[in-house]
Amino acid sequence: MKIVLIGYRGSGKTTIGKHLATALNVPFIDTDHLIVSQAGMSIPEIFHKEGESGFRLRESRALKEALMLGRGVISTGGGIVLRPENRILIRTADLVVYLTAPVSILAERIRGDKNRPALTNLSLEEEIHTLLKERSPLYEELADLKIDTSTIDVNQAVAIILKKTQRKDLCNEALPS
Ligand SMILES: Nc1ncnc2c1ncn2[C@@H]1O[C@H](COP(=O)(O)OP(=O)(O)O)[C@@H](O)[C@H]1O
Ligand SMILES: O=C(O)C1=C[C@@H](OP(=O)(O)O)[C@@H](O)[C@H](O)C1
Ligand SMILES: [Mg+2]
Repeated sequence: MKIVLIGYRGSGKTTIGKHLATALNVPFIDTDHLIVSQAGMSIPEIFHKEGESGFRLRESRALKEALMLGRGVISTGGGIVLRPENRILIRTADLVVYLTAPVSILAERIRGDKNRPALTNLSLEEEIHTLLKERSPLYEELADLKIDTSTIDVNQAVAIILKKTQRKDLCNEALPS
């Protein structure tokens, strides 16, 4: 059973993914964490030294590796859907959960976070608005389940995902992973 969480920066992929994996008692992998540990550099350092393209290359490798795991919860970075090869890989998961929130809430959650380098020269709200125009259709096309995390807390989001996994019978240990 593999669950992949997608969505914009600050939508809650890392936070909810961790709680979900604990609830399901399965491994948790965050592609950003994997990239940082493999590179021995922080995300801003990778962006600085290798550019966004260098980061995206590392991200595709990390996703491939994460999906090789028999089962688990995989939280991704917000830009993972940009590469077609990543979208093909994400489709191999048993369940793809798309986390959303309004632009103002996303901005509030990520403002001032030094670990999330700017992706454009725009103001934060403008950046989110602009990038979502490109990314939203990609998130939508992959999603089996879409959850707005601005109106519920982490535990409620986890409960919704758990319910969906039960409906899909993904937690049946008798099934091959
Ligand atoms: N309902 C919620 N679900 C998830 N995160 C929330 C929620 N409400 C507030 N937050 C906060 O929003 C931030 C989400 O950040 P993070 O999990 O890193 O998102 P992502 O990995 O999608 O960028 C965290 O600081 C988290 O505590
Ligand atoms: O949206 C993006 O392009 C990015 C999102 C980040 O992950 P989160 O979505 O977990 O913040 C991280 O992968 C990197 O800073 C680039
Ligand atoms: Mg994250």
